[in-house]
Amino acid sequence: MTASSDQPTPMTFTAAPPLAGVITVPGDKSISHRALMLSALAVGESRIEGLLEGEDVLATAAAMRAMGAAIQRDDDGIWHVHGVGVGGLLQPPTALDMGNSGTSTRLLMGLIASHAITVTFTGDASLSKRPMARVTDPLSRMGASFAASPGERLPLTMRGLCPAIPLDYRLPVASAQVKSAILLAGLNAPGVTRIVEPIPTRDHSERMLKGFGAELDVEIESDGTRIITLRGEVELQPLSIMVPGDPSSAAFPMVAALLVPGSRVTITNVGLNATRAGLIELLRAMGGDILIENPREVGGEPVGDLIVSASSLKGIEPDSALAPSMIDEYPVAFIAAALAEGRSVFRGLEELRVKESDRIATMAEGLRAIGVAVEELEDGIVIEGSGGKPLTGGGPIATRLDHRIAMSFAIAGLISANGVTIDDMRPVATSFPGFTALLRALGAPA
Ligand SMILES: O=C(O)C1=C[C@@H](OP(=O)(O)O)[C@@H](O)[C@H](O)C1
Ligand SMILES: C=C(OP(=O)(O)O)C(=O)O
Repeated sequence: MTASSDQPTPMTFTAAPPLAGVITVPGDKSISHRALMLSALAVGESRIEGLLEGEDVLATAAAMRAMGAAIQRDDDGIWHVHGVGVGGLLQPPTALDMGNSGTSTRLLMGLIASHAITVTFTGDASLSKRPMARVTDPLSRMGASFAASPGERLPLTMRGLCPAIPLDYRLPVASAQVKSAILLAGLNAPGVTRIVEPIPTRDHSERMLKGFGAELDVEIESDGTRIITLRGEVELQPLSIMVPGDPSSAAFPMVAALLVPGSRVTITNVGLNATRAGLIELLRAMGGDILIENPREVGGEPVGDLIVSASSLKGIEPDSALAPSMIDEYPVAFIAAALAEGRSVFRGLEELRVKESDRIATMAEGLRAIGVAVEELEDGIVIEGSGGKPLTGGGPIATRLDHRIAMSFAIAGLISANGVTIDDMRPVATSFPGFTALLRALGAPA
């Protein structure tokens, strides 16, 4: 699999013997983006260990360099960032190519909104379909102006305002990207930016902003609503950051180990932030044997080792309140449901329709192609499980430039009679370089 190939790279995954071994997964994508962005705004040199070197994060690194930060990677894999100071971003000489990455695009729009610079964003065919109004609306209120393609999509050119207008905003959608974009804009706005978050989402931005010395406060109301306040124009101090393994990547070997009979796999150093740990809760409720060992804190984030043993899973109707804490894990959770005993009903997942692909439609189409009975709902999916019987298999599965779809169906192939062919594995390089090699290391015939 080469990320640079300009031709689709199909691959077939076939039935695996029991999976076994001790593995680590690459660094957390969300934390890696934020580590680069905040280091690039600090005064002095920050050091980042365990940065995810996937295409999405490299797009963020290239963008921060283009706006003035000095970013280098040592031979030992440690990244060093010399920041420009809050408010110090420079006008990039050319358009910023965000590739496939929604997080890079939306968070950088926030950063740029409070700088008097003009920036054009471009992206691949998938990113160019994704809605940006969710960030351009609040950032417009802070003074930024936008000229977007129809439907408020990329390519898009924005002009930031300095000084920006601090915002008091209630999030209309449960999105950490929107929350983070506003916080990043607020860093260089005078006064206090306040965000009301009725449904909690991943809180890496809040944790890391505090680590860099920002004046940020989170109040939690009795109904769980979070009120986040940030004082702008405060200098950020450089930091040494350890990025934990990405729970969204760990999800794939975790589900594989549960589904392939006789497996036992240990995944070390996995981020276990409660705002990200919904899949573990869901799989345990389905009967999955997942132990957490060595719980500890690394760089302001909870981390642990997972020991996952093959289990007979039962179908489930999970509470949609789980959604933000496992939003990127639904595709692989649907594979678990396809092998469980009985029916699973997933609802409240309309956000899945605006990811790298429409993940409800793409998963429904792919599941049908490999012999699973599904019903697509407006906001979710109904899946009839096989009760552990291997799936028929088939393909090629249309992944639609969506890494999570490619990896989910690769896992399905490991428990299939005829194998599952993925039409294009290239998108996997956005978030999980080494995915196939890691399955092979566990004994899969990938
Ligand atoms: O803030 C982040 O790093 C992310 C937030 C989520 O998106 P939304 O904010 O759109 O839910 C998630 O799907 C994405 O992979 C990463
Ligand atoms: C939705 C995802 O990423 P992004 O929004 O950054 O493209 C993802 O990684 O599943």
